[in-house]
Amino acid sequence: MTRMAARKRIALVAHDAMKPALVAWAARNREILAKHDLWGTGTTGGRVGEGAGLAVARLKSGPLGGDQQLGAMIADGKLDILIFFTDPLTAMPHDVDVKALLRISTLEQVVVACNAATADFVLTSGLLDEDYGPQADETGSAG
Ligand SMILES: O=C(CO)COP(=O)(O)O
Repeated sequence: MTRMAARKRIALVAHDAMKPALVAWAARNREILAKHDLWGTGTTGGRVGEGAGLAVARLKSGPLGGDQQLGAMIADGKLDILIFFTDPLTAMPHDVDVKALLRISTLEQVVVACNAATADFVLTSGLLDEDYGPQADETGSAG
């Protein structure tokens, strides 16, 4: 497990009901987020780009493969942080994709925040400023 560099690769994703909350969160933290490389699923990326004035590289829409694209990035070690405002009150047709994304994030020691409280904690943790990362014996991997 390699330690993360100072410039982080951050994915921003929100289910429809949570998109206004994510846009508001991103706008409030625009200055910090602008110093990092931002990715987003299609619709979320567009909304955050317009609403928060941030440059977000857009993948496919989540239900159309965007969650899986993020999962592939994580499997390839290309993402450090996943800010994913999930909707806890609505069933999703692509629930399997959501679960797969959260599962590979867990496996690969990606920092995940599923609500604004945790996302705030991540941003104020020092993680974005320092060379931070779990040690090999903390990852649970056999090798
Ligand atoms: O559905 C999503 C995540 O599961 C988000 O996708 P969109 O950003 O394209 O709406």
